[in-house]
Amino acid sequence: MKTLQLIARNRLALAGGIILILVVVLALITPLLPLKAPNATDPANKNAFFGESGYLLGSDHLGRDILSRLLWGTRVSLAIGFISAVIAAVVGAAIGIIAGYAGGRTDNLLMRAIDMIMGFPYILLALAIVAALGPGLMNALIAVAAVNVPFFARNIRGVTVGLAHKEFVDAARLAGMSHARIILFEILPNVVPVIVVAASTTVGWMILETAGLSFLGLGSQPPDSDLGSMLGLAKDSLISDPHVSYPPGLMILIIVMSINLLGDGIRDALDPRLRSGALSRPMAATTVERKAPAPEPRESGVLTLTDIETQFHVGKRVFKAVNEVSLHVAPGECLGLIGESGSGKSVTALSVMGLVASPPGVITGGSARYKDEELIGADYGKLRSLRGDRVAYIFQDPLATLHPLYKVGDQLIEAIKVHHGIGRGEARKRAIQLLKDVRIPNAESRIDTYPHEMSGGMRQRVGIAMALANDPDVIIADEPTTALDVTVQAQILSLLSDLRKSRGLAIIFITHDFGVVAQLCDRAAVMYAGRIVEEGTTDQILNNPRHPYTARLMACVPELGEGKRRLEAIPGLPPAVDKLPEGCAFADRCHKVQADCRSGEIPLAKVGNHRARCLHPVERQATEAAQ
Ligand SMILES: Nc1ncnc2c1ncn2[C@@H]1O[C@H](COP(=O)(O)OP(=O)(O)OP(=O)(O)O)[C@@H](O)[C@H]1O
Repeated sequence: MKTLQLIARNRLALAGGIILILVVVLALITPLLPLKAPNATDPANKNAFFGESGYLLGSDHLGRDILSRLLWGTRVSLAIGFISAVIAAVVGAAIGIIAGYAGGRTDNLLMRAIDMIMGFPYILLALAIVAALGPGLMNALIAVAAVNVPFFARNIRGVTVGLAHKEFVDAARLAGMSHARIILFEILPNVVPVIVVAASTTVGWMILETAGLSFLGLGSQPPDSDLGSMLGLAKDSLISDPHVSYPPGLMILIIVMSINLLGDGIRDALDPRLRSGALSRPMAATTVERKAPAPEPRESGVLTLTDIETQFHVGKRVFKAVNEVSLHVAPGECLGLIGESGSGKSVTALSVMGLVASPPGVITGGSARYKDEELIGADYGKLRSLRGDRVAYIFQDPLATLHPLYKVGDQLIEAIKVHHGIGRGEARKRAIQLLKDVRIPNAESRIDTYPHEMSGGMRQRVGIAMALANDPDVIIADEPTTALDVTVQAQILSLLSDLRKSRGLAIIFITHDFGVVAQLCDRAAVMYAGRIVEEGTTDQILNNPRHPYTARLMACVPELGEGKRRLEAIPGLPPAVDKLPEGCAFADRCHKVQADCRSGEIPLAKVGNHRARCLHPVERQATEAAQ
């Protein structure tokens, strides 16, 4: 249903779909229409023009009614096109799945056979098949299906190879499922969308190929005809009576165009990445559509965010991922940004340098200043000169951010050379020093290794070295230690802490781990459903949380030596950011909720010694009262 809605939203696909339905309905009801017999000749009225002698679309060189032949011919062309597409899809997909799943010799054998078929130009191959089998519609169908099998086989094999070693397939093998069951129930459902997409975009092509064979006299045989053979006959009188070729030519154009438009729509609707805009060409910097002028910063720091608002516009839905977020960091300071998954931490961080993919991302308000320079809406040249140079990022998974085919040293050298016009030799020396700074042993030899040759911890150190390459003023670290084990995590944290002190780096550290915040951060901000709900010094947040969300989030964390404490999970889930409720977004999960929590804007206001977005904060504890 959702897929149909998505197709209908695409105007071109909708138009294609409607036209195709009309043509198919017309073809289906052709026997019921009061038409002349398609093969009845009328020698007295040969090549009649449109409307002449009672022939709406004229007559051909034997005086046969073109309208009647057109509709009967359309039936044949559509049927042959669809049937050959189904045969090619089924046979090709079966070969592809078996080759991709079995691998090894079977794969090699099947794919080399497919390669051999692909080695011939397809029309030559189709001609050869028809020549061997003899002319006729059935044989044309077999030929068209056969030449299209390789296209499906190769596509589906590629997808199956990717799936065959996925964890869920391994799990099915471990559960003792037979190969046939794994193929039918684990692999097939995952490749069906690819088969449908491939078929929908090639059906039009197959109709054209069948028409091509008939045009050459190898498909439908007289007196029957399809659109191709109608065109073939019309070509003989192309100079004297060109109008005879218009109806079949136009019908082929209409059918193929409508199928292709619909096919593109089906492909877009079935691919979830296309649906969310992830595969559309992202812009070099996030689109900025401010509703009001950039606000003046209320705090000062080397990086100051004021009322940042970032949304994702997907179709008619608006996902308010980040709302009125204000943050600042001073040189040498570390700010922790904490929150559950999906609370908007990464989108906030990426908004700073215009790195949120557009479409679908749009920054709809706010300001981000690096020193005195406004970054939101800055031209691309300026953003590029600052990205990685003055403001650098460290991401969670270095394997995803390091290029797998280049040595880590080359990637570091490139990062340095992008911003500094120094020679390769000097850049290499600097890269080795950077690797030493991040405590990689044997930096001189490690510089020539590939990312996959390093352990997770080492790779993350390279990620940090990349971020440090140009001696930035600010580092935004997005969960850089989440994928690492605790020992390596501790080493990376102490490394960042040392670098902060020795280089005066300002760090925004995104995490959902309070332990990390305690160890590294001076101040902390807690995010929930795209907003900052509490901010203060690390001590204030950790020892005296005032927002019920922060307090409950901390109650979920086990503490060493506190074995008897009950771990309280927070009931419910955060609200979807495209359907944020009025008032406090945490109200539905909050144990202190009251009627006034559910209406109006709740400001981030001073509560005790720090700030929280709450009308009924948690009681302050003795330590804060004493301060
Ligand atoms: N392309 C997109 N289309 C629609 N919504 C999106 C898109 N990308 C992110 N979002 C939404 O934006 C919100 C914020 O996501 P974000 O990645 O910033 O969360 P996070 O707090 O960093 O989570 P995590 O800890 O899992 O990285 C989420 O609700 C997410 O669903």
